[in-house]
Amino acid sequence: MGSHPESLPSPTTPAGREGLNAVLARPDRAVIALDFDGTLADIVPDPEQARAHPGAVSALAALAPKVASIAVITGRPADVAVRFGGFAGVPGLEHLVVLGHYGAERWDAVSGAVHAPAPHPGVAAARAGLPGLLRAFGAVHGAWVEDKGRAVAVHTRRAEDPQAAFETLRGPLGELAAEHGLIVEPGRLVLELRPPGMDKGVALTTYVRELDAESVVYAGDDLGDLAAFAAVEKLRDGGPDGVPGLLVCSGSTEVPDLAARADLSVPGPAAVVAFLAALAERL
Ligand SMILES: O=P(O)(O)OC[C@H]1O[C@H](O[C@H]2O[C@H](CO)[C@@H](O)[C@H](O)[C@H]2O)[C@H](O)[C@@H](O)[C@@H]1O
Repeated sequence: MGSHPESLPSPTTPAGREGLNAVLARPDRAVIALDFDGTLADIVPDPEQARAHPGAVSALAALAPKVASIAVITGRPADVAVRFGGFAGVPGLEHLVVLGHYGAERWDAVSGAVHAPAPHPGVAAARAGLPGLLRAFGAVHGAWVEDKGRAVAVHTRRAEDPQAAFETLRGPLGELAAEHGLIVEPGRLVLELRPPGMDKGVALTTYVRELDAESVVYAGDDLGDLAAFAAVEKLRDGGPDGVPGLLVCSGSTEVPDLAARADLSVPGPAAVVAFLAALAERL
């Protein structure tokens, strides 16, 4: 932070205020979990060009030593998020964890290694079927495939009509995914074919329980973050085993639904970074 730190914004809901108060009371027992694209990194037309927002790494590095853990939970492969985030080898982030592929992969800064299950065989079959499917929908100019290894994603942001392309492809991609035992994960102008059985909610709950955390903050911007939002809602409704939590929405016009579920909405990655910096400053 500079010499004029932003003040910590106040959540608009009682549950959110309780969550933030729990973090402030025992930061050493708090898990801070963050999505990557759209939350720590601005949305850009080419996913290869996405990078952590300037200030994100220093805000995380200032916050990390004061809390139990910081985890980035992303649809990206873990190693890609680490690279695009600039998260490796940063003083202060020696214990950072990145849960990639919606939690199927785990990278930790201590080992620098990614742990992951065997690839799902359906991904190779779906990958082989994609060119034919996209040719059949030749009108969807500009849709393209991001090969993520353990998943394949069809992006429509650069199509002539991004939303129309998204809607056109959603059904056929769902059929292709089902044919090969996969699911479709919809996101911001992207439809991803990926293995079932894991989502950001499962990943977050497992991580919070693993650390025996006493509070949790989750910040996200996209449909894939709704599972993590639901997990925090469930954790904080958990009676004696409940965990107070704060839900932060990195707002955009593309996913207005998320703001309605959040305790605190901020306008995009720059404001998320300012929130993290203000939280570090307060602690
Ligand atoms: O879970 P996340 O960290 O939010 O990752 C979700 C997907 O993000 C990426 O796509 C999104 O960001 C791109 C770069 O800004 C943008 O061009 C695209 O339209 C967005 O959907 C990434 O490419 C996907 O693989 C992730 O699953």
